[in-house]
Amino acid sequence: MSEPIRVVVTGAAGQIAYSLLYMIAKGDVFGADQTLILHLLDIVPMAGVLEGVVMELADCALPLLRQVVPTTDPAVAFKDVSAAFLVGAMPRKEGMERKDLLASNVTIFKAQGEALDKYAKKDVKVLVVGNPANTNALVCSHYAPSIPRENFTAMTRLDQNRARAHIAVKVNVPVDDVKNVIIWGNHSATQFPDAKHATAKIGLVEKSVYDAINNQSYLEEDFVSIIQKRGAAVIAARKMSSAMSAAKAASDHMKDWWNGTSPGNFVSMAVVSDGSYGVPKDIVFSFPVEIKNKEWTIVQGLDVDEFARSKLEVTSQELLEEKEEAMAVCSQD
Ligand SMILES: NC(=O)C1=CN([C@@H]2O[C@H](COP(=O)(O)OP(=O)(O)OC[C@H]3O[C@@H](n4cnc5c(N)ncnc54)[C@H](O)[C@@H]3O)[C@@H](O)[C@H]2O)C=CC1
Ligand SMILES: O=C([O-])CC(=O)C(=O)O
Repeated sequence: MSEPIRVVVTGAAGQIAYSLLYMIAKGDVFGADQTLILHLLDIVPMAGVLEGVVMELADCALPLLRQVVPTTDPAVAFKDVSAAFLVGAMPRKEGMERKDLLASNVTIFKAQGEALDKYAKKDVKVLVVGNPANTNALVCSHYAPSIPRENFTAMTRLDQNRARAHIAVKVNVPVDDVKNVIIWGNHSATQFPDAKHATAKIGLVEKSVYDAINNQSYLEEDFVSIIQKRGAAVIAARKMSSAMSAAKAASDHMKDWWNGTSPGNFVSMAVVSDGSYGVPKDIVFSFPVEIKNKEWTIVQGLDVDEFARSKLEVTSQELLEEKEEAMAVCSQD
């Protein structure tokens, strides 16, 4: 067993954390040999609920979990952490877009960027889940200048998982036999779920998903729109936003970042754009990435046709607008 690492989950008394904490604490993310000290941050009115979460974690009797530190103080929460799951933020309700949360949520990520900068390890890996996730991650990184920008990411893995699961049903194979579906852009209704480079193992043969489904208009219209609106569909049904699937996606994202991707497989992560694929620089944009030695690189050289290019432009434009609004909100804070 290795020395314990410190991992913080914010919004630890909330819905997503309720599933995520168990996944982390039982070794799904950092591995079966990695012991953990879990830091749980929430706000003062939730301190009592947090105590209940601490009791339940103890009652799970998990061998990897060496200590739990519940707190409402960011200085304690972010101290010496190697990984940060920034979940704590207001969720949207029916009828809202995620960017409607910007004014209320973005200042949380300014404050937490500043706290990460002061207290966290300099190689901390930060995953922003709280919405609007891409822009919150950009803000967080902006206020943590001593931590490399590459260490700030936002979650589009839930969209990827949704897209992959949708295609698996469509071509009637287990989800594991579908790979390389891409989510480009913002975790919002402008995201571009792209099956152009995806393959599915059908029988023993790896086939392009476009060939297997053989219905271009389906893949460029219905499929795109279903995945773009899946979060809203869950809210309409549950009256609360996705939580179990969001926790699973957060676990998948960090697990791949920590352990790497397997050869020939890429995953989607929202990262600070370096201008790849003509995307504007300095917005947090979801790209296909490969990961080695805990470092991601954007997959280069994929064919982006005119249709895809127009989708990338729409989602880039939205992110530029969100960035402008977020920086204005933060400068008044
Ligand atoms: N990126 C993605 O794919 C997804 C993102 N989300 C987003 O994740 C966020 C959390 O969702 P839920 O867990 O369902 O919400 P929730 O309302 O159940 O839990 C949020 C928790 O965050 C806490 N919190 C608020 N401000 C905080 C602060 N400054 N520091 C620490 N904790 C704070 C709240 O007290 C609450 O306990 C929402 O913004 C939601 O929209 C949800 C699903 C998927
Ligand atoms: O839709 C929401 O507001 C929650 C979320 O981000 C998702 O489920 O993808």
